[in-house]
Amino acid sequence: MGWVGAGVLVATTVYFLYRYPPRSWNEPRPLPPPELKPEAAVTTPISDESVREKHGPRPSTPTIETEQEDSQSTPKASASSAPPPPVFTVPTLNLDSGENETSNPTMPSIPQFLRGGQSTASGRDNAAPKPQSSQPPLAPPRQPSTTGGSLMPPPPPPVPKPRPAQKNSLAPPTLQPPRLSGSSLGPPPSAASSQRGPPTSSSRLSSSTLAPTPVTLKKSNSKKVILEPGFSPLDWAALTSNPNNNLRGKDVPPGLLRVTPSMLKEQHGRKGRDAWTSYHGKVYNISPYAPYHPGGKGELLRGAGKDSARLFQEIHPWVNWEGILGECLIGILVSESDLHVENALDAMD
Ligand code: HEM
Repeated sequence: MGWVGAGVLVATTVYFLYRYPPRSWNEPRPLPPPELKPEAAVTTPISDESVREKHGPRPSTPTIETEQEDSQSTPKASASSAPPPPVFTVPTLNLDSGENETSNPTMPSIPQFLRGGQSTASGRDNAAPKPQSSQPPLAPPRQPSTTGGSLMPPPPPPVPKPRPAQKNSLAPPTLQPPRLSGSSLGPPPSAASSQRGPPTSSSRLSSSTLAPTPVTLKKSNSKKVILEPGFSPLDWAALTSNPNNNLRGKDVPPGLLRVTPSMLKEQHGRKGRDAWTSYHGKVYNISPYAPYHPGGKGELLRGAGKDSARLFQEIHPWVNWEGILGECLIGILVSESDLHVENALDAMD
C-alpha cells in the first residue's frame, strides 16, 4: 500500500510539473478581476471553525445550505472588483526562491493551480484548500497553505536505491578464474611425506608429484663404497641371525673375555689376526663385518686394536652399533692391573 501511495504521489507530481512547469511559477499571473474577497476568505473559515468548536458537529443540513457555507469559506470569484490584497503576494515570494522550485516543485504549484484555474470554477470547491486560511479544516493534511510558516514538505518521492547486489549486477562482472592450487591437482600426500623434511624451493615449484623434479648434482662428501654382491646390510642381517655362525673368531673361547688394552692392541687385523675394537667398555671382533661396512673396509679398520668410540661418533652417531655387531662381542675391556689381580685370585682358588 505504501508503494501505491508513493506511486500516486509521484504521478500527481509529474502531472503538476507537466501541467505547470516551474518556468511559469515566477511569471506574474494576473489575477482575474472576479477574485475572491479577502475579507470573506480570511474570516469565514475562522468563523466556521469557531462555530463548529462551540456547537459541536454540525447537524445534517440540506445539501444546498452546506454548499452555501462552503462556498463562503472557499476563495471564489466574486463580483467584487476590489484589488487583490497583499496576502496573495506571499505565495509569490515563496515561489521566487530557487530551492523551493527545485526541491519541492509540487508545493507552490498547488496554490497556483487553485488560484488560476479552480478558483474561477464553481461547484467542486468543497475539497479545495483555502489559501488564506491558517487552519484549513477541509483541506488534506498535506495540502500546503499559502502561509510560509505552515508549509509541510511533502515526503520525498521514493527513489529506489540500488542494492549492493544490483550494483554488482550493473557493474561489469569481473570474473576471475578459479584459483588452481598445485596441491589440489596432485594426489593426496602420502604417509611417507610426513617423514620427509620441509619441501625445498625446487619441489614447491612443481604442482604435481608426477612432474619431473630437477635434480641438482652436488659434490657429496660421502665416503660410501660400492659393496660386493652378497655383502649388503640385508646379507649381514641374515648372517647374524644364525647363531651357528661364529662371528667372534675361530680361536676365541666361549664366554665373555676380559680384554686388556695390550690384548686389544695385538688384534690389529693384520698378519692373519682378527681386528678387534672397543666401544663403551666392550670389545668386538669387527673382521667379519669389514666386507659389509658401507664406508669400506679401510675406514672400519681405522679403529682396529683400539677404542673406536670417538671415530664412530664423529662419522655416524645414528648407527646402531650394538644392533649390528651384537654377535661379534668378544668380552669386556679391563685394565692391566685389574687383569693381574683377577689372575692372582684365580690362582689362589
Ligand atoms: C670405527 C671406525 C669406523 C669408521 C672410520 C667408519 C667410517 C665410515 C664412513 C666413512 C662411512 C661412510 C659415511 C658416509 O657415507 O657419509 C661409514 C658408513 C657406515 N658405517 Fe662406519 N665406520 C666405522 C665403524 C663402523 C662400525 C663399527 C659400524 C657398525 C657397527 C659401522 C657402520 C656403518 C654404517 C651402517 C654405515 C652407513 C651409514 C649410512 O649410510 O648412514 N661403521 N662408516
